[in-house]
Amino acid sequence: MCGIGGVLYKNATGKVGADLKRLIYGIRHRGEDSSGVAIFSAKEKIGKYDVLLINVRVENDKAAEDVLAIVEDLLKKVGGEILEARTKGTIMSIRAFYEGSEPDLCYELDKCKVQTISIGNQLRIYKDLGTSDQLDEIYNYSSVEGTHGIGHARLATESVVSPDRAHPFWAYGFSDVAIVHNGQLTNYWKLRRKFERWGYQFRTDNDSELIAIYIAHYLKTDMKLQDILVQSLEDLDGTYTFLVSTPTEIGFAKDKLAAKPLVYVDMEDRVVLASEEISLQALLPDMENVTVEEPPPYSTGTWSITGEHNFTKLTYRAVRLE
Ligand SMILES: NC(=O)CC[C@H](N)C(=O)O
Repeated sequence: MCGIGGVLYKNATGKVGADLKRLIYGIRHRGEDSSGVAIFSAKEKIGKYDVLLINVRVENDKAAEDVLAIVEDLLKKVGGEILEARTKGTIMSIRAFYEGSEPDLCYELDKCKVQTISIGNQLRIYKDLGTSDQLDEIYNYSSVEGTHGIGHARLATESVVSPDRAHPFWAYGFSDVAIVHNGQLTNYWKLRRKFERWGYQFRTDNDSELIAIYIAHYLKTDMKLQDILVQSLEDLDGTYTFLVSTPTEIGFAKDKLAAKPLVYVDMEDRVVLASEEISLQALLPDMENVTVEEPPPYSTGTWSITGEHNFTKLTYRAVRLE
């Protein structure tokens, strides 16, 4: 199974962390192996610099000191600096100045055996073993405000249970792109080999990570998110519904078999999406006054933080073998 959820506030900042906690708690029955959230907030600027948010994994207090020294050293070499570092559970959240290439920073951290969970000017990912409420007890992500975000409750299918294989998946090396996925990609290894030939690096053997890399790659070519999602329905084989989040949008793609559910409500102040209505009920007190929509099979949609909505329904024609 697996449960996915997302929330996007229109032209406003809202209680994204608290919303995601309730949404994902509402679908915890779809997977209790691990859980996670990706929260996007507005860019923080100090003078002319954008503050970079880096979340890395640390295993204990000693490791935290070592990891901090490594990051500090790497940033110094390129004229960057750490503004703040806080550790909760096994995640260190760093705010930094850094003008260099983000993939290069990740690869350097990798060489020093530091696992990056997310990098971006707007994105922070918190993910770990257990349910969304257990995750919140450690990371207190429910206090984080933002513009939009996505969350996940995992029942592992394609790879073992571990904190780094929990969702959301960040497109390794690329800032501010995250996905959550319910389903299986049957052409994962074939596509992964293609992306590796193009120079992309994967950090896990979880099929969902491919979706993040796929989207980051096409965003780099200046394609619109909605067009990438439409194209993904052709390129990704298997059964899936996934949500993606960029600095300005949330999108979904639902394959032609539509075995993985998705519902949403599009309200005046925000859009809320989830695998099941029971999850929406966990968040929205007044379900009587909202219209729950269900995207049809083989469709995609996006919502932007400025209120635009796009929707595409593809037509599937089965090939007849004569
Ligand atoms: N149950 C699911 O939908 C699993 C999603 C993904 N294949 C994973 O293993 O993380």
